[in-house]
Amino acid sequence: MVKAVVLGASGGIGQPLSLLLKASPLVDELSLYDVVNTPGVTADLSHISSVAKITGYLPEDDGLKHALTGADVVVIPAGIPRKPGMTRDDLFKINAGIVRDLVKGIAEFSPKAFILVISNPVNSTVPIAAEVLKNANVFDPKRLFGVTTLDVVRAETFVQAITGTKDPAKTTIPVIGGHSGETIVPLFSQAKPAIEIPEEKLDALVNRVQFGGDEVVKAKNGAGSATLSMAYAGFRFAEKIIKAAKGEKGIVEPTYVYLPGVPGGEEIAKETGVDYFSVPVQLGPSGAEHANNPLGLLNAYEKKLLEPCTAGLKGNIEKGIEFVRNPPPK
Ligand SMILES: NC(=O)C1=CN([C@@H]2O[C@H](COP(=O)(O)OP(=O)(O)OC[C@H]3O[C@@H](n4cnc5c(N)ncnc54)[C@H](O)[C@@H]3O)[C@@H](O)[C@H]2O)C=CC1
Ligand SMILES: O=C([O-])CC(=O)C(=O)O
Repeated sequence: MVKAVVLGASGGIGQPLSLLLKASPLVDELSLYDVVNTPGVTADLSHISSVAKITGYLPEDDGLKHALTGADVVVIPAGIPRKPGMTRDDLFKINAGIVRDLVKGIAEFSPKAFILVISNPVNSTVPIAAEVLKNANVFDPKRLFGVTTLDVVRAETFVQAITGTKDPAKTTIPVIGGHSGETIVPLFSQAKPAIEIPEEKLDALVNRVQFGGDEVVKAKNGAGSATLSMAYAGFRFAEKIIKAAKGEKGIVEPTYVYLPGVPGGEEIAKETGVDYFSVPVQLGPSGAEHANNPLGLLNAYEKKLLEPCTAGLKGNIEKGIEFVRNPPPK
C-alpha cells in the first residue's frame, strides 16, 4: 500500500502532478491538501477510473493532519512562483514560512514519509525542512529530497538538438549542485551513452539548462513559472522513489540531499565545502542509500562551473538554516 500526499495540490504544479499520481498504478491512496480549492480538484480527479483512492483537505478541521496521516511519500509544491525579473531567492520571504509550517506538520503526522521538496528556492527550502525535522527529533537525511529532476529533464531535452536522438529521455545526464542559475551544473561529459558536444555549442547549452526556468517565466509573462514540465519531472522522481521503496534495484537519480547524512555523501561535502548538494543518488527501500561522487570525473570546464555553484549554494543554505535557528521577528 502506498499513500502519496501533495501539499499545494490546487496550484499550477499541484493539479497536473496530482493527476499523474492519481493515474499511476503505483499509488493506492492519494491525499490532496491546499489552502484553497482542494474540494473541487479532488472531486474532479475522483471520477478517474484508476486504483488510487483520493481524499482532499483544506486547513480547517485538522485538514493537514488528515492528509498526512499514514503518508509514505509527501510532495511539496506549495508556495508562490516567480514573475519576470524575480530570482528564486526573491521567493524566500513567503515560501520559507510555508515550507517550515508544512514540514512541522509532516514531523508531527507522518515523520517516516519520504519528503520531496519542490517549493523554491529549493537551495534554501530543503535546509529549512531539515532544521524543522531536526528540531522535532525526526530528521532522517535519507528521506528528505530537493527535487532537481526538471534540470535533468531539461538537459536531456536541450541536448537533443545536438545529438538528434529520437527519444531524449534515453540519454542520462547527471546534473549536480543546486536548483538556481549558476548553482545548476550539468555534466555532459558524463552522459550515458556518451555524447560529443562541439566546443562552440557548450556554453549556450549549459546556459540554457541553468536558466531554463527563466525561459518559461518570461514566456508566461507574469502568469507564473514552469508547471506542466515540473509536474512531469516531480512525478518522474516520485515514481522512482516509490519503485525503489518497493524494492526495485538500480535506480539512480540526481537529487538535492543533506550529504553528511547519506552514505558516500560525507566525502562530497568535504570536497565541495557544502552540506546540501545534488548528486546522483542511489535509491532504495530506506530512501537515499548512497550518494555517488561524480567530482573525480569532472573535466576542466565543469570544474570551473563548480566555483560559482558552491559559492552561491553556501549563502542559500546558510539563509535557510538561519531562518529556522534564528527566526525573523513576526
Ligand atoms: N523545484 C523545481 O524545479 C521547481 C519549483 N517550482 C516552485 O514550485 C512552487 C509552486 O509553483 P506553482 O505551482 O506554479 O505555484 P501556484 O501559485 O500555481 O501554486 C501554489 C499552490 O500552493 C498553495 N499554497 C500556498 N500556501 C500554502 C500552504 N501554506 N499550504 C498549502 N498550500 C499552499 C496555493 O494555494 C497554490 O494552490 C513555486 O515556489 C515555484 O517556484 C516551480 C517549478 C520548478
Ligand atoms: O524558474 C522558476 O522559478 C521555476 C523553476 O524552478 C524552474 O522552472 O526550474
